[in-house]
Amino acid sequence: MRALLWRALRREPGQLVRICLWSLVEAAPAFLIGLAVARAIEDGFAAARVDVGLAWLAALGLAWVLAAVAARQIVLAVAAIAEPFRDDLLTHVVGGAVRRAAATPGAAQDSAAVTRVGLQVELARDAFAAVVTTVRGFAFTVVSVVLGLLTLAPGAALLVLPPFAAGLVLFLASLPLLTRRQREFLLADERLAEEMTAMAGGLRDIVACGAEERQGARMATHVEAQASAARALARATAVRTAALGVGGWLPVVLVLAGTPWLLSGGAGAGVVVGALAYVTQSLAPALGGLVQGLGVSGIQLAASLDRITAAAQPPPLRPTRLRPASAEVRLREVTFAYGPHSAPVVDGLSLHVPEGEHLAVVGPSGAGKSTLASLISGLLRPDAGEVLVGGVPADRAEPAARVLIPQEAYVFRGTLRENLAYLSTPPDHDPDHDPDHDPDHDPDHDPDHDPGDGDSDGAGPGAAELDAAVRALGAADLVAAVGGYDARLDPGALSAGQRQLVALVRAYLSPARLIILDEATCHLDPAAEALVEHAFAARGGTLVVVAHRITSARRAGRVLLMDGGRVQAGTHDELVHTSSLYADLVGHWQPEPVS
Ligand SMILES: Nc1ncnc2c1ncn2[C@@H]1O[C@H](COP(=O)(O)OP(=O)(O)OP(=O)(O)O)[C@@H](O)[C@H]1O
Repeated sequence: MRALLWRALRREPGQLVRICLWSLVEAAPAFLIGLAVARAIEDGFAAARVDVGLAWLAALGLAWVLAAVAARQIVLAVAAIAEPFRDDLLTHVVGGAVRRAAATPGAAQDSAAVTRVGLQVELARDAFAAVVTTVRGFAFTVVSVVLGLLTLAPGAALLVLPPFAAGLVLFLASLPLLTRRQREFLLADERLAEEMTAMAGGLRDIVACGAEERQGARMATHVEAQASAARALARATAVRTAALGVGGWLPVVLVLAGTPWLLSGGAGAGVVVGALAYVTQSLAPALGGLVQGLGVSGIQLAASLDRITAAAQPPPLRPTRLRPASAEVRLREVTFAYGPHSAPVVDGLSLHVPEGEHLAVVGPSGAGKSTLASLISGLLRPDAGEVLVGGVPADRAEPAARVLIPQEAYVFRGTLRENLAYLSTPPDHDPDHDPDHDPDHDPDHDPDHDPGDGDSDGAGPGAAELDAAVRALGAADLVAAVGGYDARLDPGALSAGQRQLVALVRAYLSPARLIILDEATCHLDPAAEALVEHAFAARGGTLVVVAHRITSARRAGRVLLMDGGRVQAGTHDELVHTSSLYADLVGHWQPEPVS
């Protein structure tokens, strides 16, 4: 991208020369202003020679007129450089889109993305032109003022130039921080907008899953991140204001304070006024222009070029999915934290769940049970250690190998049959398209999801299989209540327990050999929960249940007790005797008959 910038600047040497020559004309007032004002006062008005005073001012006025003509020529010459730069960028973007299309044959191409990047190209072109114009203007103005001041009175230059240089250095030193903060702000802003858009599109489903609170908390995190990025940017911008104060206004104070010294050196009052004119009319506006040009347009240019570079990259390769050899789960020294500075939720956990085992996970709220469920299902990746399902990393295991049912079960608008058959319809469903893996996902809006590809095309479970699953999980009343398999479901009209039953039958019918129920039966009554857990245990494969009731733990072959970093495993009877925490939990849970 830098190469494109340099190429744009070097490609038109004729235009560069034209810009330099016209810049000399444009900078003439910056050179003349102090001299003309000083001479007009001292040789003209103070010496009672009004004509001389007016002549100096007229010369200055003429210089302004010529500067205006020059400014127009400069805009044209800068445009002659910026337009080919825009063309280069567009070629880059379109080339990237073509490479992307070639790398993902058959995939739907996001033409809106190309349009968005096209907009970035226009922004980059405008920002490029603004940066060239301001940096050039600043350089010519400063050189002119330095020459003018030295001609007028070297003493005045001593008072003006050091603080001006200090302000300039302060601003340039703050630029990297400003750029970083601006970029972070833009990114936080974009992330918030993306989340908002996604949430608005999925509102119906969020309500249907009863996930309002969770989604609200998630949005609050993004809003806070954006607000904190805005605060950080505001703090960095304060340095910019300080730089303007030091470079643009401190010289005025020094000239005024140094007036006696200037006068004692032989300078007249006109020299003092001239020096002030240099500062207030040329230097301060030039510094302000540079701060604006680099601090806003420069950062905009950097941000747009970043986007364009990212858009022109070929898409990352999708990791290949691996087929687990079995439904055994193995965790080796697994550590996971939700943020780089957060305490680990899972800390050095090793665990082996052989194929066919029924494991219950218990522990106080916040102990990390759901986190463990997400690690085993591959939704989360460990920070250290490994989670293997049938010998392959859980996050790379093919989607059909396991099903995680969270507490908020997902039901989409479609027939009951389509809902039940969703995970058992070949070909392999993608985990990104798995409603039980992602409660926010809406298959209704999924281009790959065809609600008609259920049992009706013969690819899903047969009628007998469907009936058997419904009977095994005690969902016959639900089927009757909604009006049969071909009744269309309104997720909002189902109770939380009914939605859980739909998701459970769906998981039961899936080919997955590893089933993870994360409080997936919490809205069922104890008897219904017992029936479901017995059915899954009898189904074969591995069953991991994040327990909601003590009865769930009693039914399991083994219990994993989580308590922050500490973890203990054993049968229910063993843990009651060896763990006071487990005994406490058992005491807190409502005593219920063992089924
Ligand atoms: N997405 C997240 N971002 C940050 N922290 C999280 C996230 N999800 C969970 N946590 C935190 O991680 C810790 C463990 O949470 P987790 O949900 O795994 O516990 P849990 O044992 O399942 O709790 P509960 O029984 O209440 O569902 C908690 O302190 C929780 O606040």
